[in-house]
Amino acid sequence: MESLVVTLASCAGVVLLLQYNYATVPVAAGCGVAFFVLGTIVHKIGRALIYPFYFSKLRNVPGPKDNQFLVGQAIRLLKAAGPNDLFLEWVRKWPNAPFIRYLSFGNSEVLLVNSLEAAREVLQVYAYSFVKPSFQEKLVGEMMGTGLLFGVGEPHRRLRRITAGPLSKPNVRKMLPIFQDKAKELSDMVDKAIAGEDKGVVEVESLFNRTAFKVISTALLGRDITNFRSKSSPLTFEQSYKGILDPPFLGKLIMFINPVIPLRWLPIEANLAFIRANTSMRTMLAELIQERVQQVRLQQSEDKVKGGQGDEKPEKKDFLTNMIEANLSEGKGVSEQVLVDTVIQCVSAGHETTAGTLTWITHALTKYPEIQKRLRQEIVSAQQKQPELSAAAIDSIPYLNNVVSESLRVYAPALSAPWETGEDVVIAGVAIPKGTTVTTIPAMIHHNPSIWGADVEVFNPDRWDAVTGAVANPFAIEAFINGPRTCPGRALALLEIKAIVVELLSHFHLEAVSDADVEYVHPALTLKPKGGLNIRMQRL
Ligand code: HEM
Repeated sequence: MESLVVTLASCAGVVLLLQYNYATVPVAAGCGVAFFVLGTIVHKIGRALIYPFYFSKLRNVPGPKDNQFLVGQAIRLLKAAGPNDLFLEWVRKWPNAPFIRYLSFGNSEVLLVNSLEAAREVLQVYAYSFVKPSFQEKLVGEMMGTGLLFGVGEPHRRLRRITAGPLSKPNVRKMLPIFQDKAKELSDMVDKAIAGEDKGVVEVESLFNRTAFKVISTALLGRDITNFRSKSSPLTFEQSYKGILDPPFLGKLIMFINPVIPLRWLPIEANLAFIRANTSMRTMLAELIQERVQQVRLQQSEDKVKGGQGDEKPEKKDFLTNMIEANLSEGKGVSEQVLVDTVIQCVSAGHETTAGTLTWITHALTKYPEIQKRLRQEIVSAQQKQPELSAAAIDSIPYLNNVVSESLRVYAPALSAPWETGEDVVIAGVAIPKGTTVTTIPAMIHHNPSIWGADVEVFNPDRWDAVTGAVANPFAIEAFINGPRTCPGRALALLEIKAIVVELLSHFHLEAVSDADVEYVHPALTLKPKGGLNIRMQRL
């Protein structure tokens, strides 16, 4: 809007110069360009140095005022010891404000969701008044397309309908054998790691990452395709994935600069490697999808011929097949491209977060050995009743549920969910103009003493036995975010995590290797311990 005003004012200046014969056409055109450049500079300076302090409707929202020149709190946030440190300092200062406002780069305003009412309105009531911030869309969209993460309005609702059934609790429970198989492979990896080390010290974060990657690709695509390579793809699934999302240093640098200054056109190896990996991943998934669509169509026509009296085979379909069936029955379904984006997004969103949760549970179990002992006892007593635990039996171990919930509260793996208002909205009494960044930081809700009480910082799984008052509000826990954009992989992640904890605690004793406080990787997208997590493991 402001750029349009500058452009119109520059054009008006040119017209006036010509109308009153103050300048020839080339001179007037030159003046027009000069007006535009000057106007843009004045506008940018005003926007950064005057607007947030004197005119913004949000200027009275509580928040830190000790801003640094032109960067507000951005550098302080980046330099803090951990990703949540400064946010939690602000929560302790303004525990009851619906929003906390801070200034970021260029003094751009950011509102942080800080109360249950604000969380409900941002994430539920006005969820579709928000869009993803354009920087994030350009950064991540290049790798993962639009799909669920960036879809808005009806296309997003349709894709949620298509993925809801395949990721529902009943379907996820059918995936338990995959989780258990991969958990056993994890135990084998631990055995190898212990054998290689004199003191049995194992770095578990990388093992959890590898396991979670195998679980999610197998659950989504029907087989462990870590080393799969389709007819036309030169790279394996894992190589393609890493080439896109975890490239070497130069690739990462280009990834972050490209949304601001386009660099992908440069014919250098980092870009060529990205393009190779991206093309390979997309071709591979497109081929798998085409193959699967044909199988589904064939199956459906065979069922029709048999008049629905086909063999009652036990259903054990993977996510992709279920998603394709749901898409075909949608009438106006989504394109093959959107299905490819969705699979990539689920692989990406579904393994680091799950591996992170497993890492933090392990950390808590080594920090509090009495919690580990009690959890093992409950698991063993469940196994005495049912040696091969079913999904329902795993879900019914109360202390296991409590430990997982408490870990997600204290160590929420997804650090933030940033959104931008797509229109003017009034939320929790605050008038928020279009284009404002509104971010939910799960840790801010989870560590707010006015919601969780004075012992908010204590890791106490028993608190989940008596969930009353503010804590009973669904918006008191935001590890998966609530509302129409809640994590669709929640049921899958929870059962996978519990199955892996059951396997590990049934076979290993876990012990901390140091009493030192854990340090965090920062900046990062998910909560991770710096240098991974080393623990001592011993076969029981
Ligand atoms: C403990 C594990 C997990 C945690 C903590 C977690 C957390 C989250 C959070 C906080 C969001 C909201 C992000 C935002 O709005 O910016 C989200 C969205 C999403 N998650 Fe998960 N997630 C987990 C596991 C999974 C799994 C296993 C899958 C795949 C099956 C998955 C797929 C997705 C997708 C596709 C979205 C985007 C949904 C949308 O915008 O409609 N996640 N997750």
